[in-house]
Amino acid sequence: MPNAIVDVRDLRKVYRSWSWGRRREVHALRGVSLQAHAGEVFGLLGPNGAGKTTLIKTLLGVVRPSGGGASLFGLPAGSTQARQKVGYLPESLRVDRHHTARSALRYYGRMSRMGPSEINRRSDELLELVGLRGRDKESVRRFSKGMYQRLGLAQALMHDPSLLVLDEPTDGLDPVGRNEVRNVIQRLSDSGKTIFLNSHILQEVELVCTRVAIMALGEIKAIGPIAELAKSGQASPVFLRIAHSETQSIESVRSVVANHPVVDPATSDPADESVELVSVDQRPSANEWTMNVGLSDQAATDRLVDRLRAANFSILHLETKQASLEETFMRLVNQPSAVEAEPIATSSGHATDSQVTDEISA
Ligand SMILES: Nc1ncnc2c1ncn2[C@@H]1O[C@H](COP(=O)(O)OP(=O)(O)OP(=O)(O)O)[C@@H](O)[C@H]1O
Repeated sequence: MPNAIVDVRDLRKVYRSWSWGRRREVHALRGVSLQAHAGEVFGLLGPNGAGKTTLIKTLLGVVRPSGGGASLFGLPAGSTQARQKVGYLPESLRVDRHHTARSALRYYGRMSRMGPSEINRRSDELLELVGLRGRDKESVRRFSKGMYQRLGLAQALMHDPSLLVLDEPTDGLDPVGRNEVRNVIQRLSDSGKTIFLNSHILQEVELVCTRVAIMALGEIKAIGPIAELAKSGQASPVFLRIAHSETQSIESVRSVVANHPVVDPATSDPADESVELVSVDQRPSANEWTMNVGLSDQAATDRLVDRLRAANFSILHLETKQASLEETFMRLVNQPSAVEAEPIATSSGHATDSQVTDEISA
């Protein structure tokens, strides 16, 4: 895709370590492919150990892949040119406690080889953007976690990168802090930055991301806009309230649902849809029933309505609900898979501390 800012293809990472004389292999990334496009807020969502940080470190060139590859702006991930276009907020940024917000930004600006006037101009802009304008001369010791994290966003933006990579940007923040950070992310997105963020907090991702990849055990389980992910691979819940005559039994409505066509009446091809009667309730009133049905798509919903009407039921109310991201997430991350290869015993039998050999120092 021409405007893929982040392009990851079949990325693999095996961490090899030695522990008590045994070689261990952890398959942290098992053939990950994804693309994030210009202007997107792309979320990488997964439980602990899913491989999110490893993927981010590979994008930044801190971890060397074992297979496959990644590029940023069409440049090899980790190359100097690619890194110049990326701003990074690590999971736990440490700013020396003697700094004020302004002196910290001056320090990061110098590290990016910016001149004094550019540093001043950029600091003013960023302090305004992250809401620290009036607090720039205070020691960071007095900062709340939310302020600290907003300063972290400002440091990541000093050299005006087009892509911002954020590792768990709201982890450990209270609701006010989260909201402040979210607002900054939204402002950055509105200004055209591409944002790639990693989180295990569903609500965060749901609130800020345009597209999401759900990751578990080193694999991408699903990828797409949140609304589409929630639909993927499962029937949407549909609630119906229907009116019936005195002669109609509850069995007749069950059979309407059970006889839902497996053949598309228009084309005579097998219908690519599913329907599941979750529950039917006779209680609401003497001549009404309520039903919860799982329907695969709009065509399945339309056909069920047609059949109910043909069987002389009146549709009083129909409501399609969307599975929440949480339901989708739980379904996808609970799929079984093996992540850790069997430890391989060594012939030498040396007992050494666990030692990782293939992580490049930053
Ligand atoms: N340097 C390392 N050496 C050996 N194994 C590692 C190393 N870094 C990560 N792992 C393992 O790789 C797997 C993926 O870890 P990673 O930190 O990428 O996951 P994550 O999704 O970011 O998890 P978390 O949300 O807990 O940070 C885990 O099983 C982890 O223990």
